[in-house]
Amino acid sequence: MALDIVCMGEPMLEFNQDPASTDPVLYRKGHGGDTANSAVAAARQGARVGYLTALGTDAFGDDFMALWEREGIDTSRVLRNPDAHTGIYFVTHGAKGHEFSYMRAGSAASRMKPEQVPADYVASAKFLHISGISQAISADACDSVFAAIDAARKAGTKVSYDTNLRLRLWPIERARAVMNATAAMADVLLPSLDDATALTGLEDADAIADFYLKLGAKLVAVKLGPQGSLVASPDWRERVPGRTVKAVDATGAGDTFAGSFLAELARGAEPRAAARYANAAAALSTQGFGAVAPIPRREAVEAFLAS
Ligand SMILES: O=C(O)C(=O)C[C@H](O)[C@H](O)CO
Repeated sequence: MALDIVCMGEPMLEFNQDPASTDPVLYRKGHGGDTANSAVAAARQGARVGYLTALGTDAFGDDFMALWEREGIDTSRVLRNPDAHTGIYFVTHGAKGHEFSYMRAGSAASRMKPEQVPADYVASAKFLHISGISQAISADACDSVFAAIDAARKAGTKVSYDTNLRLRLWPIERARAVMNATAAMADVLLPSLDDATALTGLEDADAIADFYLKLGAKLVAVKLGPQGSLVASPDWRERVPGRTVKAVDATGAGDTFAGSFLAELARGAEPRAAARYANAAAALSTQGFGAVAPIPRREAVEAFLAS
């Protein structure tokens, strides 16, 4: 099957604190993992999506396979490793927003090796979508991402890269070196303002776009949270305002932006129109708890845009 987007990285079962619960504190089971969230977001906008990863042969891995089947995401190249577990994380909500606690070291995804990356599968898609988290979880995972990028570039598959900097996974110096090398090869670069500031030392979205365009990225969409996004190419740029909603949980909003933006580009949308659409999808995704459950479908995004 010809795919629009192949996403690659680590899916993680999510346990998201219900802020209304006190004694006992309750956690809702959901699904997370940045590129896995983007895969669902793209599929819910109608894109043909495949996912590349390794899962454990545990119940959490089965849970992801069932989710992807429900979402129409191709799993034909997902590996199952009987000697490793599927990652999980907890989200707690406090005064400073949400916080992640990971249980992922040694996970099946982190043990994926570059020789296990199916170049033909990557070549069959319009876009390969990877992230800083896909690279940060282990040296093998990082090498696997570079193998996938290599396969994409050889085949003319466009490389989409979300920085998703997680400083608990790697030190800033290593993150900066790997991410800048990757950003230079990106056809579509999707940093959040906070990530880009940590990675470049720059605070201004225009200066950040200039930095990455100079590095070699072809199209940069700086994610500005509720303020929307700045989309820039070497020839033009535009600040695309966000839509205001009553947000309860921003987990996965940036991933929803990424998946929706790519789904729109894959349909042939012009990047500024794609950003307008993706801003709306990301805003809607903050109205519910968890990364995947509140990701809207195309009908809801279009109705919101028309409202
Ligand atoms: O933080 C991570 O590694 C995750 O992938 C968990 C979340 O789903 C993700 O951060 C949301 O963007």
